[in-house]
Amino acid sequence: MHVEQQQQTVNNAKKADKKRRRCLAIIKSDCDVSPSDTPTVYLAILNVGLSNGLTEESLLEAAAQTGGSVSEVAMLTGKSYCFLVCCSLEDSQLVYTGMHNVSTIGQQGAVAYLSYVTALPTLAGKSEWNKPLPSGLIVLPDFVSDAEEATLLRSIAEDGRSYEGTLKHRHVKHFGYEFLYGSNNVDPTKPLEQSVPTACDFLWPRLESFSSSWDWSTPDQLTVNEYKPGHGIPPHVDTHSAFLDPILSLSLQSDVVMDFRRGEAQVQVKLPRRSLLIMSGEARYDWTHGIKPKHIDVVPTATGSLTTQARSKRTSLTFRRLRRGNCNCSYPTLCDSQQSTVPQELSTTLADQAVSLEQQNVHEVYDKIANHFSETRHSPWPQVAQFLDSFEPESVVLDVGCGNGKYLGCNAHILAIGCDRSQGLLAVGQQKGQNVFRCDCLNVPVRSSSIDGCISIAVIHHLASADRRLSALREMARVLRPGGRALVYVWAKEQRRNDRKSAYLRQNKAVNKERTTEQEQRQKQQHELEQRPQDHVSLPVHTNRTEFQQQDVLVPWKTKDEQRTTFLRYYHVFEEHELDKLVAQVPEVELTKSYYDQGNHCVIFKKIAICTARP
Ligand SMILES: O=C(O)CCC(=O)C(=O)O
Ligand SMILES: [Fe+2]
Repeated sequence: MHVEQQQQTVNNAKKADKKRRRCLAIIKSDCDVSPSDTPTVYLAILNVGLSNGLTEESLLEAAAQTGGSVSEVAMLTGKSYCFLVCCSLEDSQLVYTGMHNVSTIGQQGAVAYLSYVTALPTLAGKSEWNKPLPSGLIVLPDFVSDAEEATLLRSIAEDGRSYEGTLKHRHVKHFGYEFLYGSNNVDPTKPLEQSVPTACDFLWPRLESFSSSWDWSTPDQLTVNEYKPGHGIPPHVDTHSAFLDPILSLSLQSDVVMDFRRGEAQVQVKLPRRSLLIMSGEARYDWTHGIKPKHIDVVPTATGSLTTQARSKRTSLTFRRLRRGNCNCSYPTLCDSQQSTVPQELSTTLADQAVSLEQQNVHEVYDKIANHFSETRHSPWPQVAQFLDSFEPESVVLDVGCGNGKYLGCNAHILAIGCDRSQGLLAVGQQKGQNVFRCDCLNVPVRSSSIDGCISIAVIHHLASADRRLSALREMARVLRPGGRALVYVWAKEQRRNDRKSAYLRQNKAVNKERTTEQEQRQKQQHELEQRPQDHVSLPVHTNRTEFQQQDVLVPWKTKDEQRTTFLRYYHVFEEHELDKLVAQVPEVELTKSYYDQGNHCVIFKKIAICTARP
C-alpha cells in the first residue's frame, strides 16, 4: 500500500471513530444505552435509522451480506440510529466487522457506524408489547397439559392418510379438507378420507364457556404446520370465503411470537407452548397474521423488561370450519367475497368512461404536477438505456410518452424524438432543446413504417381499457419500419419477485409516515375526495409503497409545496403475461423478449418484414 493510501485509511478510521463517539453520546442521553468494549449480541447501528430513511428490510439485507444472523431489529421512531440483536456472539462479530464504517444504507446512503452495546434500550420494542390486542383475539394459556400435548402429537404423526406437503418454510399436513395453497382455498366437494382426528375431541367442551361470542360448531378442517427454528408464515388472512369465524390455533412444542397487522398498525402477540389462540371478528377478518422466519424472539419478561428466547421446533394445529358460500362479514378490506366491483363489470364501466377518466385522472394531473414530477425522474433505467444503445448511429427512435425527455439524450448517435400528452412535461424537455411534440399515444402524427425504433416507458398503464392499451401498441407497430424494434414498460401488479421487493416497495414507509401529521392526513383525505373521479366508477385509492390489491387503481401523488396537495393518478397495473398477450394481438409484430424489471413488466417486439408484393 502506498504511504498516501495508508494515511487515508488511518484518517478515515479516525473520522469514523469520532463520529461514532458522537453518536454513542446521543444514544446514552436518549435512551441510556452504554457501549461495550467486548463483543455482545447487541449492536447499535449509528448514523442511520428511521429518520434518514432506513428500512428494517434494507438493514436486514445489509446484515445478511456479512454472513451474521440477526434475531431482532429495534427501529425507533424519529431516530437516526437503531439496534440489532444477533443470534450469537460470532454472528454479532460478523455483522460488526462487515458493516462498521463500510455499509452505506438508508435512503440517503449514509455510512453506518456500529458499536457493541450492553443491552437494548428499555424503550425499544417495549411499547410494542403495551399495545391492546386486536379486538376478537384471545390467547388461552395452558389450554392443554403436557400429557395431552404428547397425545395430540402422537395421533397426528400416526395418521398416514392425511395430506402432507412441504412449503418453502414449513411442513404442512391437512385433515378433513386439503387447503390448496395455489388458490388459498379448499374444495368443499373433495373431503379427505381422514377427517379431523377424534383425539382432538376433548378440546371442544373446553371452549363452551367462550362460545357465546360466536356461532360455535365443531371444526371440520385441520391444518398442521411444523416450523423449525428460522421458519415462519408470511402475513395473511385466512380466506374469508373458505372458512367461518372463529379460527383456532393450538401451539405445541414451542413458544412463538405472532405478528398481527392492519394497515400501518402492528401488534405482536406471544403464543406460549400449549396455548390456544382464538381469532374471531375483527381479528379473524380485518387483521393479517404471520410469523417472522427467525431463530430467536424478543419477548417481555414478567417484570416488563425485554429478553430473548430461542425458538425450538413448533407444531401448530389450526382448526377451522368450511364456509361453503360467500362471506358477508362487515370487514370488506380483506374480504375476497366483497371486492368493490366484480372485475368484469368494472372493466366494462372503465371502458365506457375511459376518455374522461384519463382526462381527469391522468392528463390534468400530470399537467399540474409536471415540475415536481420531473424533478423526481432523472436517472434513466439501465435496461432502457441499453435498448437505446443497441441502435445504429443515425437511427430515428421515437419515445412515446417521453415525459420530461430523460431518455432523449441517452444515445447521442441516434435521432431521438419524443411526444407526450402533457404540455407541462413537454415544456421541461423543450427548455433543454429536445425534439418533442404534443400528441396522444393513440394518434401519433408520424408516417407509417417510417422509424427504426420506439420506446414507451410507463405510459400505456394510464389507458383505462384493454382496447385502448392495445391500440397504443398498434400505433407503435404502425410507425415502425419493417425490422424496427420497440420496447414497452408497464407497471406490474406484482411488486415482488423471488422474495425480493421492488424499489417502489422498498422505499421507506416510516419516513413518509413521520412527515404525515394528523392534520396533513385529514387534508390528504379531503383532497382525495375532491380528486376522486366525480362522475366515474369508484376506484380504490392505492396506499403507496404497498402491494397492489386491484389492477385498476388511483395512485396518490403528493406535491412538495406548502399545500402538499394530493393528486390521484389512474393506473391499470399489469398481471404477468398480460402485456405479452396484448402484443400477440398485433399481427405486424413478433415478441422478441419479455421480462420483469424492478416492478415493471417489459416487452421488446419487432415489426415483421411482410412481403407486400402481389402476384
Ligand atoms: O402456526 C400458526 O399458528 C398459524 C398457522 C396459520 O395461520 C395458517 O395455517 O393459516
Ligand atoms: Fe392463518
